[in-house]
Amino acid sequence: MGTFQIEGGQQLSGEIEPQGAKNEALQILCAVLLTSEEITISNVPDILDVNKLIQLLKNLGVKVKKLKSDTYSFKSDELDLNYLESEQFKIDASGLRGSIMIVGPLLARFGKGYIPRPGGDKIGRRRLDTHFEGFIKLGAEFRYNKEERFYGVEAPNGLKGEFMLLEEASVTGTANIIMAAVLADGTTIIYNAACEPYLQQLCVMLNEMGAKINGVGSNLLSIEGVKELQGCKHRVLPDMIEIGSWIGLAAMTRSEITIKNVRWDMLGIIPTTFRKLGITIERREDDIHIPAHTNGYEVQSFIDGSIMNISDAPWPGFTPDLLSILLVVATQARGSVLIHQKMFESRLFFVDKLIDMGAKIILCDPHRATVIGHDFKSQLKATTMTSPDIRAGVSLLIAALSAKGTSTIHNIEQIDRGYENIDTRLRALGAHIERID
Ligand SMILES: CC(=O)N[C@H]1[C@@H](OP(=O)(O)OP(=O)(O)OC[C@H]2O[C@@H](n3ccc(=O)[nH]c3=O)[C@H](O)[C@@H]2O)O[C@H](CO)[C@@H](O)[C@@H]1O
Ligand SMILES: C=C(OP(=O)(O)O)C(=O)O
Repeated sequence: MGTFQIEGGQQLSGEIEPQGAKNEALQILCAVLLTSEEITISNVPDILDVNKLIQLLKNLGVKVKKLKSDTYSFKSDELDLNYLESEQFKIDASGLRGSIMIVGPLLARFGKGYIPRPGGDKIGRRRLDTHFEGFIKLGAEFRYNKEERFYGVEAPNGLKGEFMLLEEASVTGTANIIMAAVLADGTTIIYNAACEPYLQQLCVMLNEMGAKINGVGSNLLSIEGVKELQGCKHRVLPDMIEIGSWIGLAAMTRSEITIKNVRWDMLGIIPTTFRKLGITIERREDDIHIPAHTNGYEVQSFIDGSIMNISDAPWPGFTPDLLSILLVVATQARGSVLIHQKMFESRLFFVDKLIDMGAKIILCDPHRATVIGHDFKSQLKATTMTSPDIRAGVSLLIAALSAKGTSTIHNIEQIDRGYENIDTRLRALGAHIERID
């Protein structure tokens, strides 16, 4: 179990370049299974989850070449499908959430797809019904081994396009169904599709490969199946969750930081939501500039004067992955805010650690926390903590960087799942952080 030691209270400054997006890369990497031709992907982040998925693809027989530090080519022309029935596959696939998205492409191209219960953050129930209900609609047969928690879908006679109204706008579920439908016979209509930028990117890439997807960016997709797909080149977007994390870091440590090349057009409601906490976010061409918040930041209220409430929702709503960051930043705001995590059941429990550090938070129930900001009149105190999940981990890291004294964070593998060389990059901004084992 790795550990960070952080001496808090330093003001940071400088520029930071966001990494490629974890959650887009996981979708795009699975899509390489849809063709026997070569696919080149750039801006691939060097993070644990992505590296695990690349290893899984290699074990499945995909020919992977590293062309540059962030660029790979993939060729899925000679796959070993027996691997899907091996013990090694169960270990590999259960190590991350993104592995679930190999099922759609394998089912579409080879008529079968298997997966153990995928890993990822333990942040409440994470059911897979949307994925499998979609495959069943396309004509697949589904089975589930409860003992081994192993899922399987088969369609020896191929898939057939259908209309489907998803029960939930599931992100990975939508990606999986799209990747199954692109090679189905006939037209698939997906209503209540998730439509976040990473899914838009997946559709753009698939269309580049010869797929016929209409409605990209909306929640109504029409996919006319094609017989086969070709190779292509694709570049992954900057990671909007990382960008939001740096905004939070800058505000909470009262640092002047410029986040470079953020793709403003793809950030949706994220900047506006941080502004609701009173954080100044300046647009400088395609960069975000955060000035040092020497006088703090003040939570806005609604038009009728009622208390600010920030909650998550499927895109274009506010992403649940940034609520933990927003919550930690609110602990030093002027004013109070209710954070309502609607989508996940167990993502707010990390507030106990912030309370230990001196933050004023009332955990109302598993989904809601009221934060009463200190307005920097009282600094958080350093402590020892364990990172429970990727975003809570980064939130605790931000808290530690702003706190008085030296904090220790264990289980930093959770952070390494999604943040590339975070300690090195933070040190470049002036942070005092060491990886101690
Ligand atoms: C690898 C990957 O890409 N992971 C992301 C993906 O996970 P993932 O695709 O697993 O998440 P889903 O979109 O399926 O669901 C997320 C949660 O929201 C609930 N839900 C979802 C849709 C809906 O309309 N109503 C609703 O309540 C689900 O029950 C679940 O509890 O999307 C999540 C939601 O943005 C992000 O937190 C994860 O980082
Ligand atoms: C919840 C997340 O990841 P995963 O779905 O991979 O667990 C996340 O990226 O915040």
